[in-house]
Amino acid sequence: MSNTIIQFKNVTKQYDSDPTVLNDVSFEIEKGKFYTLLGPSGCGKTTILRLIAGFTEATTGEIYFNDKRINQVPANKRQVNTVFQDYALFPHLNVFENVAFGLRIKKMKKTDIEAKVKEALSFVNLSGYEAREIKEMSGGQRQRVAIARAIVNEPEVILLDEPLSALDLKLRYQMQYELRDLQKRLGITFIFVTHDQEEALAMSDEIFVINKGKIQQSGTPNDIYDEPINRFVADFIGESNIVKGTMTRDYLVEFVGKRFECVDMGMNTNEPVEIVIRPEDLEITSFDEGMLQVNVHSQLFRGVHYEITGIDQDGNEWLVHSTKKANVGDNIGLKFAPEAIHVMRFNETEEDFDKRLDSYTEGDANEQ
Ligand SMILES: Nc1ncnc2c1ncn2[C@@H]1O[C@H](COP(=O)(O)OP(=O)(O)OP(=O)(O)O)[C@@H](O)[C@H]1O
Repeated sequence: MSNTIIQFKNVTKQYDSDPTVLNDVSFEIEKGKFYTLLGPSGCGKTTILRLIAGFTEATTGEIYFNDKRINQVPANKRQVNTVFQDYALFPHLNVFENVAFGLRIKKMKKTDIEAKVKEALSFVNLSGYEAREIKEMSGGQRQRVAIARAIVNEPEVILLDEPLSALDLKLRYQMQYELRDLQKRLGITFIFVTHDQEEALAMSDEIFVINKGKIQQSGTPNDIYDEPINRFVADFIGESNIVKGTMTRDYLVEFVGKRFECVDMGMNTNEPVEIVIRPEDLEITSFDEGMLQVNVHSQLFRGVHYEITGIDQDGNEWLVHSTKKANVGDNIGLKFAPEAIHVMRFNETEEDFDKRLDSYTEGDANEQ
């Protein structure tokens, strides 16, 4: 049996006010994993959730749930529950009744409702809070009530639309752990929306990075961090140094007037490229030993490391995370390993990136 639970095939969504909210989006969601839709405000994340939940219809394209086309299936007939940003709890009902609400609508037997609500509240560590009013609950507790209300219906998929954004930072971290742990214990699919890249990296099995109504890249947090396919992804995920360069020949790339060994993934000779080097991959050394030379522009102490910026001879700014100190105004050298240089094509799409890698690895196999 297929492990795919949700599939989007060439889905487009248009509004009169916004003609390309989603532009030909295709993806597959597998059962039992934690997915994150990550992207800046207005990129179309919530629209994808609303299409899955059945709160809005696709303009074109197909949406499948367990291999059945569900474009016209109403929201209440879908095996999906949503946890909203503001939790959408009923303020006049207590915790028990908030969680029981959906089951009462389904006209479930009273004893079954009691058992299920108890179980759901225990899952989110709220046993004993049944009689509390919503206004007597803290932000984190309200969040857990909202989750209990979603899981009590035993949906196959839970959609979470920026559910942690109302919480302060400490509670937010705690809830990240709790949500991740809950998803593992329940074993059901979570689709989580955020614009916070750290949150996405910490929580997800798979991330879809979205911009301007298109999925820019999908993959595990490691894949996306280590192999961003274009400038948008490299910039949006983590901190990056991005400069322009040219592939001079296989495994050699030129930038800031010098040639460096790099890991080549099927680029053409003389092809203009963009280079990404993460700040933690740059090491401070003496001016003469440096592979690049920069003049130190600023330095901030960040507890675990110093955050240093330096300007090279071409005027590019380099961000360095280093346990070593530098002094503003000093000329210093920077060192890095060939594997730290990540070479990207200009504006490459995920489809073209995959094709390039396929033909490159096939080429490798033919040479052996
Ligand atoms: N009902 C609607 N009518 C018209 N335009 C809409 C409607 N809903 C969303 N849009 C537009 O669609 C675009 C994408 O919205 P969406 O809510 O999916 O973005 P988002 O990535 O979730 O953003 P945010 O992080 O700010 O919630 C926006 O430009 C928005 O103005």
